[in-house]
Amino acid sequence: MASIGSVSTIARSKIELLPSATPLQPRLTLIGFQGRKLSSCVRDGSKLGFSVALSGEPVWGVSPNLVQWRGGWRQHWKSRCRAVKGEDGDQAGDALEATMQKSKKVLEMQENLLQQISERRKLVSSIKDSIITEEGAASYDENDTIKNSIITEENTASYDENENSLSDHDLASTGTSGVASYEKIDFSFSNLDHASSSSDDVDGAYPSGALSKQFQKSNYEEPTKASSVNVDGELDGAPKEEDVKPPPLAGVNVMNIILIAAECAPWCKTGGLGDVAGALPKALARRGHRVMVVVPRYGNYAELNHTGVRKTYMVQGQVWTMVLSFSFTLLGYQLHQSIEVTFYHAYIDGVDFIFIDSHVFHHLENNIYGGQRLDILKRMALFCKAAVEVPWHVPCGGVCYGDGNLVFIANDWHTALLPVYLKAYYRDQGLMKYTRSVLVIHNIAHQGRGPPEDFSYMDLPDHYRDLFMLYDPVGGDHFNIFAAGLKAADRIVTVSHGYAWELKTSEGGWGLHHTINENDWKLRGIVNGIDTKEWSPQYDAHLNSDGYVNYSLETLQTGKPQCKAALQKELGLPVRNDVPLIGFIGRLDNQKGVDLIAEAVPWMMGQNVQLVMLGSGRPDLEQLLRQFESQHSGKIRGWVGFSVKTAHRITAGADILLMPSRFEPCGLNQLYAMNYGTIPVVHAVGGLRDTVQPFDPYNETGLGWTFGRAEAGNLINALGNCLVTYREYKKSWEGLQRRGMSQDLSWDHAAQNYEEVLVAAKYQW
Ligand SMILES: Nc1ncnc2c1ncn2[C@@H]1O[C@H](COP(=O)(O)OP(=O)(O)O[C@H]2O[C@H](CO)[C@@H](O)[C@H](O)[C@H]2O)[C@@H](O)[C@H]1O
Repeated sequence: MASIGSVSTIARSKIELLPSATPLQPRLTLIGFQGRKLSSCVRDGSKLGFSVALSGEPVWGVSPNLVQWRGGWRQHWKSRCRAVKGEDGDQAGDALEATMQKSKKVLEMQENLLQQISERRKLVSSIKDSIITEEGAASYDENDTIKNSIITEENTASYDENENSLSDHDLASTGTSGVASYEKIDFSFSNLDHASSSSDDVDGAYPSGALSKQFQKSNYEEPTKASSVNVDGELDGAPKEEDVKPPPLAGVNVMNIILIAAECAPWCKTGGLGDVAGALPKALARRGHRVMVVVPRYGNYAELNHTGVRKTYMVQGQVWTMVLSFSFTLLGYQLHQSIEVTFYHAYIDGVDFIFIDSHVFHHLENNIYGGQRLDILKRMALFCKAAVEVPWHVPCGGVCYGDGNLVFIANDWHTALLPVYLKAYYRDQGLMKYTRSVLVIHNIAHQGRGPPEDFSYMDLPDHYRDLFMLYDPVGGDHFNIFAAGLKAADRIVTVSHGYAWELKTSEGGWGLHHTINENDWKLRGIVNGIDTKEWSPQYDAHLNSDGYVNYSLETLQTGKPQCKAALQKELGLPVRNDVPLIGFIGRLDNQKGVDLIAEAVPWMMGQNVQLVMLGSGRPDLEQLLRQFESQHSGKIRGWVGFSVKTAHRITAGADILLMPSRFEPCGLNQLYAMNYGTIPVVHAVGGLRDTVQPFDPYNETGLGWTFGRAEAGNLINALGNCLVTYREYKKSWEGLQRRGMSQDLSWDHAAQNYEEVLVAAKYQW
């Protein structure tokens, strides 16, 4: 027998000798140490949990960290037991089985305990609520709290219903939703001008020259570490483990999952895709799956360790054409470039993050989709070729994932080649027989289009050409990577039900609607969740300095106004609690409807409001933001650049978030806003329609305001209703905030839905 500590060290050194591409089961029988058998599940050579068989006697070691892996490892143990049982006799197998049962019981007891603790906490906080109410400290009465929790339950129920009925999503019928429901309230826009002090007051309060000089510090900031003292005097930093109720485990569905994406927060992010790649895998890991994220290494990220694995992949180089003058023959030559990639690893929150390093990804940290079209194409081809082999070559915690019981989740066109390579290079050759792929559509507007000749860069057999070819009424015959990925993937997911419906229409499919319709049988809409650790007003690391504070449902009435004042101060705007502060955050392109805001700005400026816009992208739209600020310096701030910190602070400090997107597959900012008690005003389209139920003043239900057509007049109408409520119906406003904050927007629900899709893919032939 050996002690747990010493064996883990031995295991680490021996594991490196393993043949990396061997599938899981055979590899376990290959491990040996000084003539003894050593079978191990060692993560980073340390403490997770492992079985050791010395002189044929199996011994189990379990460390506290194992709890994080729960179902995943339990499942893995079971199969390990079976393997050991077969080799060492039934007796040893029985002993293992018994030990396994015991640890199972311990885990169950622990889960029960956690459940009880979280219920106690809820009880304590509800008692706290009622004490505050009695004292009159909060203007919100107990009945409202109860009513809200009922409303929240109702919302959840109807939301689930939506999931099952895509046919309900008739976009044509969205025309007046949200606006019509407001008939009862007596108001007129002309009154709004006089609702508070005059706009001149606002302008005059701060010299325009001060503007946002201090605000415009840098255009890219690294996320800071969470640790602060909150208003209750408790140490903040991250949600306490016991506050987080663990989701149900995947049980028999447990599998190996590899998500690949071109960006991943917090390391590299240009938009919502980065957020999803950073958060969904953690939720899947919490269900017990073994989960990996594969992403290019654009910069020197501190957390990473070199795995020592190096591989070389061929990528098609330049096509050289040569005209031979004497025969007029045109010859084409393909240059094959062989590019070396290396692999870096980090293990965070139960997820293996693998970063693929190559010179082609360097110097792109702040411009990850930059460069010539062909350069991007070749970068993504290299990335996908390397990513598909990661489960063979890159050991995580000493053990490769292997290709059995494995599903890849590819995201958007950048990684749509992975399902194609999986099929063409491996499955067609009888390899990776039990590996499947799911392709997620975050935005169909970007497809990896090019002329038909681009196929030559794909390095695929000629009979794959048709998969990429598409006829487009505007561009004619062309090459389309997204189309090929959608056809080759075993399942397709998109990020809301509304968008799943829109994708099938000629307006929403961006030329791929036929492809989507043909593959409708494998398409499913799953609404994104949010990372409740990163985007929670209670734990937000960006709210613990410069006058900002963390706040929760209990401290909303004091915390949020404090954040608003801090934001106004930071932006150089008049610090006025009575003036509604409207926010916009997003990529500046046609999708986000910045032009609609531009049309509405003159009206807004007559409403005694403040407006802050954060974004980067199209130069003309960036210029527009600057112009707004210089024309209305006392009321508008236009931050051009990418600042995660400012995005968090706007979400916390603003009263209202504008999202007039022309199309929006899901949208995350409205979800973040609701979680921070900031009220969304959105165009009822795609995921915005799915997630923002319009406010109904008769029944005091709903979460924000929606408008049915992407037109400035409709935006003005909805925002006008919103402003009236803000100013004149304080209680309704607070109800909206509390309902938004009380929702369960976490990834856990979405992860369960993803799991269903992954299981369906797994059994797909
Ligand atoms: N200038 C800036 N500075 C700092 N942060 C900024 C920023 N501009 C944007 N962001 C951040 O980027 C993210 C944007 O996410 P969205 O989902 O709203 O849009 P995006 O169109 O990028 O994502 C696509 O993918 C996601 C994920 O599936 C879908 O929700 C969405 O509808 C689809 O268009 C948010 O976290 C936001 O705070």
